[in-house]
Amino acid sequence: MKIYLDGKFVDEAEAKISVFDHGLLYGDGVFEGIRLYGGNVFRLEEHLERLEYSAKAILLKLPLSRADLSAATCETCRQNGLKDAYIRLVVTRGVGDLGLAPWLCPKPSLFIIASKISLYPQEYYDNGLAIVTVPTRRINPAALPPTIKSLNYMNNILGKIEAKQFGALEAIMLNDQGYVAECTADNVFLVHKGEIITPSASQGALKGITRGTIFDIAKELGVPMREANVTRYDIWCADESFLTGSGAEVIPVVKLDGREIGTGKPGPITQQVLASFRRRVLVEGTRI
Ligand SMILES: Cc1ncc(COP(=O)(O)O)c(CNc2cccc(C(=O)O)c2)c1O
Repeated sequence: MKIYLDGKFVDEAEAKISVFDHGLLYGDGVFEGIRLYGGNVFRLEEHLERLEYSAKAILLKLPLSRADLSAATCETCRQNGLKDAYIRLVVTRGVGDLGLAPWLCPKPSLFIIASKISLYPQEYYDNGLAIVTVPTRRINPAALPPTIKSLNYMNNILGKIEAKQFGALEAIMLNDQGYVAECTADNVFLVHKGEIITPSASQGALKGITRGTIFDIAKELGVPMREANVTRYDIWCADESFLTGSGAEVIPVVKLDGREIGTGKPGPITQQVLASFRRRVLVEGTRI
C-alpha cells in the first residue's frame, strides 16, 4: 500500500512518523475520514472545508491548499488502484520538544491513507443495531469543542469500550445536560410521526458530513426534518432511528437500552434514506 507522507508516496512499511510528533505525544492534530465510492470521493470539498475549520480552531496552519489537499487525496487513491476505499487524512502539529508548546513545532505533518474499512457486518444494515447509552458523557464544548475533528478520541474510545462491555457495537453518548449528543463515532437520528429529528450541533456532536447529506435527502424525499434537543426517551418512543457516519454510512437502530424502537425492524423512512444515500455517493463528490 502507498501512503502519502509529507509530499511523497512511500510504501506502508516506510510510512513512519517521529516519536516526537505532537500528534502522537499529545493528540495535537486534526483529521478527516472520507469515503471513495466507484471512483468518486464523496463530498470531498465538504470534508476539506471541515478540516480547514478544525485546523483553524486549533491554530494549526495546513501545509497544503484546498486544491492541493484534494489532488493529494485523489492521487493517493490512484496510487493504490482503488475505486472504493476509506480515506484517512491526518494533519499533526509535527515534531517538537517534549513540552506542550505547539509554537515550537516548526512544521506540521500530513499523511493520507486510502484503504478498506467495514465497520458493521451487512446483517446490521438489514436487521438494525441494538445499542445502549453509556455513562461516559460527550466532551463539553467549553472543554474541547466536539465539532473539532481532532486526534483526541479518548472520550469516544471510552464510550466504545463501555458499549462493548454492555454487549453493544455502538453507544449513545449524552452531553453534560443529559441530552443525546451523538454516538461514539456516528450522528444520531430518530423518525417520529413522519418527521426526521437529529440533535442540534450545539448539543455536543461532530457536524457530520453524512449528517449533512440527510438534510438534502429529507428535502428530496419530502420528509420534514429538524434539529432538536433529543433525550433517550425520544429515541425509545420513536417510530424509527438510524445512525450516520463515513464509517457506518446509514445504519438502522432497532433497540436502545433494551427498548425496542417502533416495530423492532428498520423503518420505511430509514430504508428510503439509505436507498437515496446509496444513489448519491456515486455522483456527489470528486472523480479521482
Ligand atoms: C464523533 C463522530 N461523530 C460523527 C461522525 C460522523 O461524521 P461524518 O459523517 O462526517 O463521517 C464521526 C465520524 N466517525 C468515523 C468515520 C469513519 C470511521 C470511524 C471509525 O470508527 O474508525 C469513525 C465521528 O467520529
